[in-house]
Amino acid sequence: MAIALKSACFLNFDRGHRLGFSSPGLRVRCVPSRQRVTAMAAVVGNVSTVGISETFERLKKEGKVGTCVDECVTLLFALNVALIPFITAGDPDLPTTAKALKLLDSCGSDIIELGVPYSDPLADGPVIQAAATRSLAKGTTFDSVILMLEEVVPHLSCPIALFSYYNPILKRGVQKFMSIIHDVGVHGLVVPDVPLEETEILREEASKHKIELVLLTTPTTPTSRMKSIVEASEGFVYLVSSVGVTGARASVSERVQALLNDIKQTTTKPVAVGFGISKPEHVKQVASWGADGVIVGSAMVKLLGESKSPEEGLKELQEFTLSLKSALA
Ligand SMILES: O=P(O)(O)OC[C@@H](O)[C@@H](O)c1c[nH]c2ccccc12
Repeated sequence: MAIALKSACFLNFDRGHRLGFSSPGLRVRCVPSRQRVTAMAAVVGNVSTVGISETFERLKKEGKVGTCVDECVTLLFALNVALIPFITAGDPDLPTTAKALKLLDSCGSDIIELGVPYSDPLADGPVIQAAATRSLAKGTTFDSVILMLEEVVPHLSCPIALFSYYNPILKRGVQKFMSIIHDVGVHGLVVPDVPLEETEILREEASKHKIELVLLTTPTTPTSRMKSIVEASEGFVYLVSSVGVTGARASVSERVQALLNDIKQTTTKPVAVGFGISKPEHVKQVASWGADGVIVGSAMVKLLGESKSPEEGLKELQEFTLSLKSALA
């Protein structure tokens, strides 16, 4: 219990959101994860999600507290590796996305990447491309995603990092875009197709609106450029594990270990690995190489968008998420 109390997430009263699983009407489908089931939450009742960086700091502290406080206590989870699912908003539909966000949160996700569907997702493989196509065909827009988030974010205890290609941001106007996502409670932003040289305006407006702009580095990024990306990245550094587009792989490239070491030589910022991670053994492997977070997208998107029904998809998503969490134990 001592650990549970110490591992309570930061209670941030200035945004006064009710904690998801204590809110009426929200059925917790999974066992709420460790950092959210605390006596403090029951007492306080109001807690808002903390940001991306703070989430990694909390995990790190939990990890330290867990290892030194009481050796005989078996920790349920490896307390310092963030599980970061990605799902496409509006696939199979926005109401199901709302339920999926709550489910992923209560199953112990530490950060959730939410993709805004786009017509030309050049960095995405067939699974996420198909999800974006289905979502757009259902009429999903940036505005309808924001309306959904307005309803859902107050029920979440883990932060949302919105995922958008650059074009929709430019069309809306960078400042307006950042203001809208901040006001709805989004903490992070990932824009995969903006080159470092063009991130100036994005970083400026993100900083003004307290949005953590996550930048990506890849296996083919030259060291000097990687260092600039790492320096500029907020929240965490996104290490793309393999060349090519998103999509589940049979295994995670062994190169990731060396790439992680190279990055960690240059920064103390958390590094999360994505691309191809789709099995519990992948999660375990990447965590053992020293990643601070693992990002799982296509495998989640496939379950949610290609199942027989939304309910079936949510059920499979729950089982899959819990299998990944237990791989971090
Ligand atoms: O789908 P994967 O292989 O699990 O990879 C994560 C990925 O889905 C998510 O982070 C993402 C979705 N679209 C992207 C485009 C570029 C980089 C990353 C992404």
